[in-house]
Amino acid sequence: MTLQKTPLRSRASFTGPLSTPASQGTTTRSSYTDLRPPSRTFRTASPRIMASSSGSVNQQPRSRPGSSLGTFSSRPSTPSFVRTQEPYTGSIIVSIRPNPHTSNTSQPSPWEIDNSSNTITNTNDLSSFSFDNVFAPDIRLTNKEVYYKSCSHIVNNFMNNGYNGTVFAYGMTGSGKTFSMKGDESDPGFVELAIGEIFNKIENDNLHTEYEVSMNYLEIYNEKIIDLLEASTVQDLKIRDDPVHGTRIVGISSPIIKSKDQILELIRKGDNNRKTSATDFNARSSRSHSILQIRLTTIDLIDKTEQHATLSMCDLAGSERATSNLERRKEGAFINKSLLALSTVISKLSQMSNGNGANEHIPYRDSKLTRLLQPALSGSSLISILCTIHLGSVSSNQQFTAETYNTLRFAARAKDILISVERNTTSRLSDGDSLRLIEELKRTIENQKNEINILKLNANNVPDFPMTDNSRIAQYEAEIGILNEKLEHFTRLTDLQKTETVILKNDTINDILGSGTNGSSMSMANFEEYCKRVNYEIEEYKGYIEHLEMQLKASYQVNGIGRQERSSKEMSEKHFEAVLRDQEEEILQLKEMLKDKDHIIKGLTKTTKLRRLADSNVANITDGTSGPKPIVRVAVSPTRSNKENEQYLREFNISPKKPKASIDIPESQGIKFVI
Ligand SMILES: Nc1ncnc2c1ncn2[C@@H]1O[C@H](COP(=O)(O)OP(=O)(O)OP(=O)(O)O)[C@@H](O)[C@H]1O
Repeated sequence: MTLQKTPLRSRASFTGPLSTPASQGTTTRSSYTDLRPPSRTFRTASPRIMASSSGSVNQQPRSRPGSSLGTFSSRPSTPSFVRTQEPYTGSIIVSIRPNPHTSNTSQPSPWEIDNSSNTITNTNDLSSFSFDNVFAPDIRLTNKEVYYKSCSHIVNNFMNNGYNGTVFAYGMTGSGKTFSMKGDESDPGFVELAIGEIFNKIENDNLHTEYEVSMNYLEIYNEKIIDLLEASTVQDLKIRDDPVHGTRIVGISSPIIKSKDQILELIRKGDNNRKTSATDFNARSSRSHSILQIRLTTIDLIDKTEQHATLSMCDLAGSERATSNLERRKEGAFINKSLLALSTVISKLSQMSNGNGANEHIPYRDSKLTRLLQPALSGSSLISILCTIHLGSVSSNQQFTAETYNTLRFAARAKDILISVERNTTSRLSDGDSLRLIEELKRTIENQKNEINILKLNANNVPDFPMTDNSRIAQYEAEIGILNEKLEHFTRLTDLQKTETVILKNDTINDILGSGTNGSSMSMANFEEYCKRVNYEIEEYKGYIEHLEMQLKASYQVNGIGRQERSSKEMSEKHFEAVLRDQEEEILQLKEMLKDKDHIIKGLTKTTKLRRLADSNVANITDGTSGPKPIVRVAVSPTRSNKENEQYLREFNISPKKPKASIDIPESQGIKFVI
């Protein structure tokens, strides 16, 4: 299956009428162009509504000083996704959430929030920003409320319609990114809320749909990719292009998830491995970007189709100015560099969406973060960005104001990006897949039956201590062994008795019966009774053995023993394919390098020839005895296709320093020759 990637479209390309707006309670628009802000202008001076940290509002008349900063007025709150049919077209959902702890109620803040119009305005220069959501700095505002307004829509489309979704939290250190993404026990964050929705859907869906969930959890720390589920070893995993998911991390663990509890447990484990330290603004600051990816395969058993979708949830590290601690400074440099790369990518995408720089290079490869987010940012995913800010007070740390400005500018640019996202295609299951699926379903049914049996058995016979799977298997095997022996013994016994009966019947019994003695009929009756009992016992043992065998099978299946051979073959095939793909990619890269080197060698050969030519010319020009020798300066310019060639730039200087004439070689030869 291939992921449909749609390039970002410029604003100008959306002129047709659209049908219905996104299901977010937004107003209907007649054309896409209506979604754009009227213009990037100052707001006129008007009575402001100022949000206090408690969420209450004050009316404050203000006059508008002239300020160049006012040009950062962003797109007004608009429906972020306008659904035609397909693809989803619109903008990124951008929401602003202030940390209620850093807005001082007793002192006025340099920022005013107008909840009704989702606008935040700087009271000094009146520059104003509008977004999909601007939340009040209210301590009572729960993550759930923020989640439902800003990202539940994306999770729904991921689950129900096969769209990829990306949610990330961006903002200064200590502004509330981790709080929003992870939350706490009393107020679960976006990650837990999204997982809750996903498993709720899976558990309550119809019988005709099968789901397979897997996940991976990584952090980018000092530009190294680390698997948070396998953090015992220091790693720097590699990113590769992937035809299905856009990018993939080579060697990252991707466990199959069976329940909500399992995934939450794994995330907790990953969180414990994440790098955190105290900074000037946060006692437990995340020093890395964390990315959780949940992959969902939805199998329609009736249509025999499957569809893949990925939900990525990123808690970015916070930007921070220089600190005195050397280690924090180093981390901070990496964090700021990658955030700058993200900001540059967002800015270029925003320019493109505004019709500028249509073919401009987007530097996704400037950081691991942008490289990983590349598929999402280049149009394969619905996106929601939560920007967290510190409102501060007029007299508080000036850094708050500067950083809040930076975050709002970033948010405004992100809001300007137009995206057109196709849902992932559904692919037909092959006959082999269907058979595999049927087998899996049969196994699931059998497992469930066995589980029921075990539960029934355990209800009557509760063990004193919990048994491990292995000890249970060993016990069942031993019991089966004993019972088989008993069964054999009884079978032999019955056979013997049957033979005796036949003999008796044939020779003596008739005589005995015929003689009519009481003793004979008594012994016959006893004998028959005995046979019946033995047969009954044999049936009982057979039943019990069957039951134990089923339990054994179930244990094998739970432990994957029965499937080991097949799955290890599949795994080795998959592994082999992945290694092959990696090697092919490396071969391609090496070929590219070889090509570049070929260019350079060609260029240098030509240069040498020209230099010889120049030398002989110079010899003719000068009197050949005492005059100054000319400079021969040759530069091999980088080929346009690959900037990495810059390292091969060469200059040859032959004294004296001053150039006298120049010969230009066509650029295609990659050489400029100056004499
Ligand atoms: N909306 C909020 N409501 C209540 N408490 C909050 C809120 N936002 C942040 N906090 C509190 O502020 C502190 C810092 O928040 P958090 O750790 O989430 O910041 P951060 O942006 O992730 O910082 P860093 O980038 O340094 O990791 C925490 O103690 C958190 O509980």
